[in-house]
Amino acid sequence: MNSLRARAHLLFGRRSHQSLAPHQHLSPAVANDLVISTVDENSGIAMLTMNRPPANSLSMEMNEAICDSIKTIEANAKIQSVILSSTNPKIFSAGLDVTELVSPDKDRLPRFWNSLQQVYIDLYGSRLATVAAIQGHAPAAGCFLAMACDYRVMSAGDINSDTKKKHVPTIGLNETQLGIAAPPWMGQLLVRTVGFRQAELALALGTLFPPEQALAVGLVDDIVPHQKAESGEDQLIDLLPSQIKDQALNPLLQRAYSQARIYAKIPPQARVASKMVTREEHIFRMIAKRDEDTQHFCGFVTQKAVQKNLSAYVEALKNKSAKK
Ligand SMILES: CCCC/C=C/CC(=O)SCCNC(=O)CCNC(=O)[C@H](O)C(C)(C)COP(=O)(O)OP(=O)(O)OC[C@H]1O[C@@H](n2cnc3c(N)ncnc32)[C@H](O)[C@@H]1OP(=O)(O)O
Repeated sequence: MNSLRARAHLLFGRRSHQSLAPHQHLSPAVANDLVISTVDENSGIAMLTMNRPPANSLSMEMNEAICDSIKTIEANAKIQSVILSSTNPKIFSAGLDVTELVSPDKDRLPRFWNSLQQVYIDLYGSRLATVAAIQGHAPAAGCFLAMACDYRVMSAGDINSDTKKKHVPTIGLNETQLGIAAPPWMGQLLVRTVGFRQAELALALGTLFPPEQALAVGLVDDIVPHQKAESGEDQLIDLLPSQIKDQALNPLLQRAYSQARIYAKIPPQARVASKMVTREEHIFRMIAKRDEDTQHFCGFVTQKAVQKNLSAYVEALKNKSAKK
């Protein structure tokens, strides 16, 4: 892709001329509702809600559904902002679906990786202003999804009213803890978000930050305490998919919505042009190395020692969940 075409792709996406009626809910990106998209043309705000139980982990189909949803929302010229959220109150996204990595099918593995690269290109390079509403855990590629957005709001956690146990979400690129390394373009996003030294430390140690620390290093832009709001933005209710309709007074979503509204009021040409100042070079660099990156990923994941680590990790995850 030459740079002019790539720039046009980034600035104007794959926009079609289809338009949706106000408050009309878009069709789910795929038949099994992995991602639910809703739009409100009056406010210019959309919501893209990840809905892949149990953990919103990123399988190839999930990645494709995210890209399809972004594409469909971008096609509506009246929409300027999108909130990326989750139907799971405790997990934003658990990152890559680790079962994709264990004993992988050799034809599917590169396609799976390409689908993740595409999420990076489509989300990081979107013409839309993107606000991540991080209600729960966001490890590894879950953190990547948030970093690819323009603004990150994170929940401070909550206390279970029955057990009185505190739930504190965490966010970070924890790959080294699994015996793997984040790909360069993902690691670089951390550098771009928190600065060189903090990223160097966090990448090596695989640090998962609780909300206050994430705010202190700049990994998130705002944290929101969990107390239910007394009243909220009426328009947010229209945007919420049925699965989380009861979340209209959720202060995290309220905060994400008000940020999305601030973005939606900025003249879009100026907002998009300024976004590309900081992002296009990074995206071009990744596109230029895309095949090399895929080969490196496939070669790395299929190594015997890496497979052994990953199998043990998946087993431990399953055992942990079974013991609950
Ligand atoms: C080789 C180069 C590639 C480099 C790039 C890597 C990027 C990545 O994203 S690697 C993936 C990293 N992800 C993780 O390490 C997260 C693993 N998950 C967790 O730490 C926890 O699940 C959680 C903190 C997200 C949530 O904890 P919680 O106690 O609420 O739930 P669990 O009981 O642990 O899990 C519930 C359920 O979800 C399944 N699951 C969790 N994470 C994943 C995942 N990443 N892929 C697939 N499945 C996952 C877990 O097995 C449970 O399922 P069952 O109830 O069906 O057993």
